[in-house]
Amino acid sequence: MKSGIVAIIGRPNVGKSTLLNHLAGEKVAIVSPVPQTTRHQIRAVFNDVRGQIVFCDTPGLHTSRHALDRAMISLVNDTVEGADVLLHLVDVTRHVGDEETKAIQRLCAARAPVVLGLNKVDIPVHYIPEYLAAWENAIGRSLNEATDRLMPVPVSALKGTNVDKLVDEIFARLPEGGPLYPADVLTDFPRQLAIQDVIREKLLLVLKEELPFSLAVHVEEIADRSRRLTYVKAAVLVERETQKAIVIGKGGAVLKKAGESARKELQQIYGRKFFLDLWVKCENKWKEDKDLLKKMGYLA
Ligand SMILES: Nc1nc2c(ncn2[C@@H]2O[C@H](COP(=O)(O)OP(=O)(O)OP(=O)(O)O)[C@@H](O)[C@H]2O)c(=O)[nH]1
Repeated sequence: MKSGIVAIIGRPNVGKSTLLNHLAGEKVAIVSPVPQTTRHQIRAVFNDVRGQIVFCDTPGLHTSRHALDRAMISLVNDTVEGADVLLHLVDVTRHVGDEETKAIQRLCAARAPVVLGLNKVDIPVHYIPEYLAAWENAIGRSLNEATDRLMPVPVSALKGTNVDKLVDEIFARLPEGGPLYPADVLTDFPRQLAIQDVIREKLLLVLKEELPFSLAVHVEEIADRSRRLTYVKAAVLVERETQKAIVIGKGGAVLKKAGESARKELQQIYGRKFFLDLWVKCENKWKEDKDLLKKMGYLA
């Protein structure tokens, strides 16, 4: 089995979402844009008999004039350095440009091998030779001799052409190893974590930061009941019986308010309706329960 982190690097509009959506289905969980607490911004987890690919996002590679840009660059650097394979996705219907040249230089300096996804080849006018030349120039040797560093794959994420080849080339470059995310909760694990984060955040907002360290949310069940409705059962864990009353609120007011605003946000993120079944549970040792911590994504 193989497994690893694949950092996707690409300008806006190159087709990242289209590519990941094409991989979607039973094998992959597409992740919401909710800010994640983990080091990597996981976008999708792909599984098949060969192993597991964890696709991570990188924010755009901007110029470093502003502090925010610098912070973004450092995030990109972290993701790039932590990745096993770099997926440089480009839109071949656009010329290479300054931003892309910078990205190539940055990626060239990284240690991980690069798979170059030359996307949108279904459009007849394209600049594939420009991209190959830019990479060849950066590497300083011919691409035929540099397949250990760079593997170009022409694809159409929209039509699905050659996407399987892209995945093959990624697997070929991943290290041996078991899945990074547990097999039983695999496909829905990232979505579970995202939903947990939203519910927890809304509860803390209503509670005005009361109990932040005693409270956790464990999503126990997610079921897509129809094309439009997702059912979520989640336990709100507290450490003491007395805290239960605080979280529930007078006549259930706190839970209701937090649940409503979580429902609205989830609806916005996923574009579907949510039914949240929230209940409060006293688990006085939840912080020491390794199985539970794993299930909630706090422990690997
Ligand atoms: N013709 C063609 N169009 C594509 C292809 N891949 C993506 N597109 C189109 O390009 C546009 C941008 O695609 P997205 O998948 O949203 O791009 P993205 O990289 O996720 O964009 P950001 O979310 O802004 O980073 C959409 O209109 C897609 O339909 C492709 O292979 N061929």
